[in-house]
Amino acid sequence: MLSATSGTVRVAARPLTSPHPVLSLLRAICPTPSTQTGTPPLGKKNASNDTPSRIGLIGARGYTGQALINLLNEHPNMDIRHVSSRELEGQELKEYTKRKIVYENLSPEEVAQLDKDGKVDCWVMALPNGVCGPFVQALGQSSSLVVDLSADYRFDDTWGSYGLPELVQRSKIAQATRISNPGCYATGSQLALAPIVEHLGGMPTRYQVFGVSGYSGAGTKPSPKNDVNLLADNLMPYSLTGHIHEREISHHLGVPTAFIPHCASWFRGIHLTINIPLNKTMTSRDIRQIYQDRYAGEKLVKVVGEAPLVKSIQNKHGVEIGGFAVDSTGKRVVVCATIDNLNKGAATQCLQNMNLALGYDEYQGIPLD
Ligand SMILES: NC(=O)C1=CN([C@@H]2O[C@H](COP(=O)(O)OP(=O)(O)OC[C@H]3O[C@@H](n4cnc5c(N)ncnc54)[C@H](OP(=O)(O)O)[C@@H]3O)[C@@H](O)[C@H]2O)C=CC1
Ligand SMILES: CC(=O)N[C@@H](CCC(=O)OP(=O)(O)O)C(=O)O
Repeated sequence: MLSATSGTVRVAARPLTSPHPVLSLLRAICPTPSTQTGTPPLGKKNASNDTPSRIGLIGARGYTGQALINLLNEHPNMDIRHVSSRELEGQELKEYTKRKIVYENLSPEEVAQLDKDGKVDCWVMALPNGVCGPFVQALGQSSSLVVDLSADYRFDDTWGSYGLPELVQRSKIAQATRISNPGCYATGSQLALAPIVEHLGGMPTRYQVFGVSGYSGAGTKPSPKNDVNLLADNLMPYSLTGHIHEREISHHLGVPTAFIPHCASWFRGIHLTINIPLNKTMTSRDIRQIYQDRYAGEKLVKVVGEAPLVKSIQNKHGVEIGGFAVDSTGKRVVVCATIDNLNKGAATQCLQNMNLALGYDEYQGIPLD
């Protein structure tokens, strides 16, 4: 456990071997997962690790890295040991108050060495797409947990699990040592569509997701999508066909998707409006009930009557789904969803996955409001 001594924080020694003993036990007793279905949370009896885990974060300067640091700072069992940034090398990580941490510029080889020396239990990669391959390769078959926030392994069946806890079997995530964290639009879209998939009509593309993201979704590297002058009083359509999240949603839901993204002038938060043809006549009440049943007990998914507003989801940790407007034929529904792209769209979901795979309660350290 973490304990404060004279203004510094000491962490109880733990064996330099990983994974945790609790984890090994967890992995041994969890059944082999199958396909995406809603599964109940593992619950405390399977999430009983109370030994802190040592975390290394690569890509710590970025928006998602910083959002994760803020969460880990409040987490009783997550102990950041290394943060890497080329730009901030040598500077202190002031946002972290549990111990003094200085940014390093870690190469893949240095990451592998720290890992071999048993200094880290979990590596989080918060790097742009296409950059983390050398780090993952350098870690090789290490039994440390690796969570990747980029799109690089979301279609890779050799990776332990795609980490969307509300839709993938939680036991699969808990057993994995390699977890691919879903994209932000893709998280909101899949949660907004999964309950209605069996009732989809229309061919060949069954539904259309119109998405609008705040500009933090485009990361810190300057681009037209995070140019605040260009975005002022403006809405910027981009990647109108073939966006990677179109592929990600289609792949993981198993249904062809049309995804139409836009970028807006606010900083964080995504709004999704989804047009869904139905294969039978349904009422708004029927559909809302299906969603309520599907997400009953889910702490991070809220089903509401009205269409949710992006302003209300900013800095929050869950997804809101509502609207459920059915047209006069009864065979078309419009569902809306909101998600904070940096939280449930990235860092919060990453922490759910870390908690599951490191043996803590899934929601530990996540503000539930
Ligand atoms: N922003 C969002 O809403 C979401 C983002 N994601 C994904 O998460 C990942 C991180 O996104 P985000 O935080 O927005 O990105 P940022 O652009 O804000 O940050 C990228 C980070 O990676 C580092 N970096 C950039 N290029 C390299 C490189 N070639 N080698 C090593 N380090 C590098 C940067 O630090 P430095 O340059 O100092 O080394 C920085 O810390 C991306 O894959 C993104 O697609 C997923 C869901 C939502
Ligand atoms: C506004 C904006 O640019 N958003 C990003 C999505 C962020 C995200 O989830 O990206 P990854 O799938 O790459 O992890 C985009 O459309 O590429």
